[in-house]
Amino acid sequence: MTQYDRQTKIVIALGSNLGDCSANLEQAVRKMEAFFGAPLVCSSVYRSEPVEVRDQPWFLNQVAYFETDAPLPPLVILKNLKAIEAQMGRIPGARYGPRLIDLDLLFYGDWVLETANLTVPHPKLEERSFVLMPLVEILPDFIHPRTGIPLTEILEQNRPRLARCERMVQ
Ligand SMILES: Nc1ncnc2c1ncn2[C@@H]1O[C@H](COP(=O)(O)OP(=O)(O)OP(=O)(O)O)[C@@H](O)[C@H]1O
Ligand SMILES: Nc1nc2c(c(=O)[nH]1)N=C(CO)CN2
Repeated sequence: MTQYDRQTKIVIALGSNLGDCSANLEQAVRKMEAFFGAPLVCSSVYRSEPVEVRDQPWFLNQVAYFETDAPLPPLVILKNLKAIEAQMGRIPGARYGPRLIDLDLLFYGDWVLETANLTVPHPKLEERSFVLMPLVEILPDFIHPRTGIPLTEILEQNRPRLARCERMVQ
């Protein structure tokens, strides 16, 4: 399947730097599978240096996606990602600060949209090694719908400026 088939790829970024981060990622994947009613294709887990707010624990990050020919509207998906974060016990805290679980919508097929509560593709993905590296692992041929640049090329272009991020051996 390519991104231009009738199937829509819904791509989500996961992050955690509080509590048992590995278990938090696993639990979030299970909850999303139950909610979306579809198995997720998951990247490896990556250990990454904190960005934006640098004085906080390192993160575990991962990317996951599923394909559907009947996608829920993007704002419904966002609402449910936020509901899963809350169910798992995420307490609202500082922007970019430590969190039990963070679920961001990276891509909604080839849609480009900007509303008050949702920007897709995620506006920061090009500058985040902890998103680009797992993305390239599982979707190397995906083309960024706003810029038309393949993810592999975005990673290579930005690599010199990216924070440290390493794939964990599983
Ligand atoms: N693509 C997106 N995915 C998730 N949230 C988004 C997206 N675009 C806009 N938002 C908005 O961002 C708000 C803040 O989300 P969140 O608390 O996860 O921010 P953050 O993790 O601190 O920062 P960032 O989203 O840059 O990683 C959400 O409530 C949501 O309305
Ligand atoms: N390495 C890393 N740094 C971050 C992350 C994250 O998931 N990984 N999330 C943030 C809040 O959006 C801020 N900084």
